[in-house]
Amino acid sequence: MAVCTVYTTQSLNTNCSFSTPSKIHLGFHQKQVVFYTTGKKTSKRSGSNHTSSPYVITCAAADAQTVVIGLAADSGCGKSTFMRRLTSVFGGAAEPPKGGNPDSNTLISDTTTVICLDDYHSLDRTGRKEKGVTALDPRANNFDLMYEQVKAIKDGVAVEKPIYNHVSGLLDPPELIKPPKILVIEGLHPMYDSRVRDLLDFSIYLDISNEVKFAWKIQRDMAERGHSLESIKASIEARKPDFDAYIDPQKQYADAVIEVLPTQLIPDDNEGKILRVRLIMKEGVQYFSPVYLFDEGSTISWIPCGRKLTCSYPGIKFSYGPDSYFGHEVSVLEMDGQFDRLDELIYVESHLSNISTKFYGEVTQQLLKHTDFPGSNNGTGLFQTIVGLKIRDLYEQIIAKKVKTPVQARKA
Ligand SMILES: Nc1ncnc2c1ncn2[C@@H]1O[C@H](COP(=O)(O)OP(=O)(O)OP(=O)(O)O)[C@@H](O)[C@H]1O
Ligand SMILES: O=C(CO)[C@H](O)[C@H](O)COP(=O)(O)O
Repeated sequence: MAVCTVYTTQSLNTNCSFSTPSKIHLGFHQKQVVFYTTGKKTSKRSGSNHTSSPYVITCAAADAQTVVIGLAADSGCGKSTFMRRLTSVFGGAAEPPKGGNPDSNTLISDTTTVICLDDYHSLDRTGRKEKGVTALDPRANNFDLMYEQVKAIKDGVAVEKPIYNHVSGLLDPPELIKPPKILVIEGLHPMYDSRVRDLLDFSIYLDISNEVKFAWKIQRDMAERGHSLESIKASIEARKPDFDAYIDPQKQYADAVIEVLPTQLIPDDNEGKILRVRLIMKEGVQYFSPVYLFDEGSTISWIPCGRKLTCSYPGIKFSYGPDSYFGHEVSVLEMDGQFDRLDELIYVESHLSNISTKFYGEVTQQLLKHTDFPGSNNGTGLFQTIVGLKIRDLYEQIIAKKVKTPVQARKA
């Protein structure tokens, strides 16, 4: 490995990227790039402000900025469903990169690009087996590269991101990720590494209780993937120690947590079909004001079933109030039970405030658009939709502030 210098006629800024054979560039001065190479020779003409190097230097506009959202959860806990709801709030369909690897994990829409952090596995399936580590173990992941690339995208610079192929279990050649308006990094560890965490403008943790996770896994992996009950149990048990050590602790850093638990409306329920869902919202987060029911800061318990909301057994119960979560002040909105008629959700929506809708009934409209998504008739769908609207609002506030603040003032 050698240290090389490339001279260029281009004016460089912090938003430049370099098509180098190396992964790390060390730094650069006005017209000079210094980086490690892994073999390729660089033509160096000291002091001539001229380049004959084979490297392409791309510089983004100095004021480019991508808003970065982190979504953490274990596998099979509803990340994809949440992403589909989020992209629907922004409009347009999310698709894998056109003409790219068919096994890409990336989803691109007009506003958002969703990258899956599985792409930063440093060990492929065989490598993990040989070393006896799970994909949840930090040793199986490259946090340095994750940090460098998320930072580059946030600064408006395109990156060549690796692809972890879930079909083959191998690391495939990289794909180009251009800076979108909103970058969502979803997966096991978006808040694990403090450098990556500090890049997030907003973070969400999907906290699915063991009982519910088990019920969902059985439903998906037995029905859709042909796994046996024993193998599903074994896979959950094998992942549990690393889940507890590396994934679950991230919830303390999340700005919003969607907690999914078995219902309390049916004593000793073990079917896991009716859910109690809690939306835990941190107070004091910039650009985010928690949703409330009836009266901000009060403690409320509400059974909306009656003339305006049809409920069959075991009914629906909402709760709202202040609480503390890992030492942080939070507001918690809870829904236990499920809707019989989704169009009647408008009645509940009209009693919620700070939901960041653009018109009356937008939450209900979003849920009605996607009745086929899992959880549309309960608190998971309702709260995922509301968090999607809050993210849109946060993005619009950040952009509005950017437009008002001149570039130089922002950098100072
Ligand atoms: N809100 C929900 N209510 C009921 N079931 C759900 C809900 N969300 C997800 N599921 C179940 O869990 C399965 C996994 O959901 P999804 O694909 O969204 O999760 P994921 O976290 O993206 O999974 P993976 O990381 O394994 O791709 C779904 O097929 C569905 O069976
Ligand atoms: O926890 C996971 C996140 O999705 C996967 O198990 C991990 O990415 C490994 O993938 P695979 O099981 O396809 O090798």
